[in-house]
Amino acid sequence: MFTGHIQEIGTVIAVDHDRIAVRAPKAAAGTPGSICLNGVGLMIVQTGHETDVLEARLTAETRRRSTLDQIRPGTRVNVEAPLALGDPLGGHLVQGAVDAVGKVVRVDDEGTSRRLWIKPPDRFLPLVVPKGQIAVDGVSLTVAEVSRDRFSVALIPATLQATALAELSAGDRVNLEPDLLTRLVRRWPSDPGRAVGQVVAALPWAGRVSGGQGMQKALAQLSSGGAVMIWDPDREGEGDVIFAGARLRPEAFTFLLTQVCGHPTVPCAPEILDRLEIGPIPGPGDRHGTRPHVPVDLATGTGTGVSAAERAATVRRLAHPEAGPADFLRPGHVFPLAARPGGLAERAGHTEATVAMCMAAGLPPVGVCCEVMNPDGTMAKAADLEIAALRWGLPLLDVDDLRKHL
Ligand SMILES: O=C(CO)[C@H](O)[C@H](O)COP(=O)(O)O
Repeated sequence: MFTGHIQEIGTVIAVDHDRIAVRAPKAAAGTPGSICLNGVGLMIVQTGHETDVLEARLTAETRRRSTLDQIRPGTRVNVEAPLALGDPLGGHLVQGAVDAVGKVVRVDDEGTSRRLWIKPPDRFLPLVVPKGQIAVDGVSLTVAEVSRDRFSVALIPATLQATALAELSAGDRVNLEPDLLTRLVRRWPSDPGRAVGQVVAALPWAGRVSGGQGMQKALAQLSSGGAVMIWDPDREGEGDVIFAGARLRPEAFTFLLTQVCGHPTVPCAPEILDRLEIGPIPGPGDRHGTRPHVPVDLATGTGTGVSAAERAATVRRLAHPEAGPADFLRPGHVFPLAARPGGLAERAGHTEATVAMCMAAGLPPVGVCCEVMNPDGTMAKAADLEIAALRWGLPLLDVDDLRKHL
């Protein structure tokens, strides 16, 4: 048994079909027995007190199930000697039994830390639990986020310094071993996965949600002034962050402008725009049938109308049941869109989705929607949206979910 707490980084000296030799002074000076190399538990066949090199036995099974199938002399590997009774558990219980080989799909530098995104085989995903433990190349790590087909782990400076994980880049393969408890629970015969799912659903959450329960959470989020992300896979192929207009705070508008980075617009039920005498912008409109109306500012404002506080105040006034035409200057800096009278049944756009969500949350039919743009200027797609939703703590729903449950 190991603990995923790496004692040294060794260097592969030689490897053939049934042996691997690694320069690892600490481990080579230890007692013969087993050793964990990049998360693979192996039997030591020879230690070299004089050469700093240990040799361990490889089998065809081990090579087939791990990255040791392609290991080469010169590769640096994480080395851990087995636990003795009474040793501190520096990480978590690691068996050295690799369950799957995953692929590093993305590496994000985050100040002095680094985030690895790893795509495991589909069969392994149920064993990856947010905030649970996982051994990656033998290193005990906490799962930061789980997205549809991948998960992330955050590497703090101490881990980057003490392990060979610092050398990983996109495309590299890694050995994965799930947390022992998760592995055991998943094998329990009476479907504990469902029970765990129910517990998780009752917790504060973010990321992909669906079904009636997901919808309830999303509506609760909106009515408390929070945001929800809506993915439209088929029509525009874009995802929007939406807020309820009546609850819009200045910091929410700042978030849209500085992090979400798309074009914030204000979907309204058509009767609201009629009442406020805010007319459509003439022209054939965009290629998806969105209905932009004349942009407005609050007539009582004293600035340019551009600040987050002023734009949020303009949106809140648009949502106010007692607002009238004279409350707004035309043109301004807040861009209303008219939803179709038949709502989502007539058109499955973000405009209609925003209005429908506000109404279902018991709020006036005015909201804000803003497309999620990646930091490189491209529009966020499904995987980017799932990552963003987890980062920002937002529930992510499909337009189709809304059509089914609103
Ligand atoms: O602001 C927009 C277009 O100008 C956005 O695309 C927004 O998502 C609303 O449009 P739609 O209802 O077509 O999804």
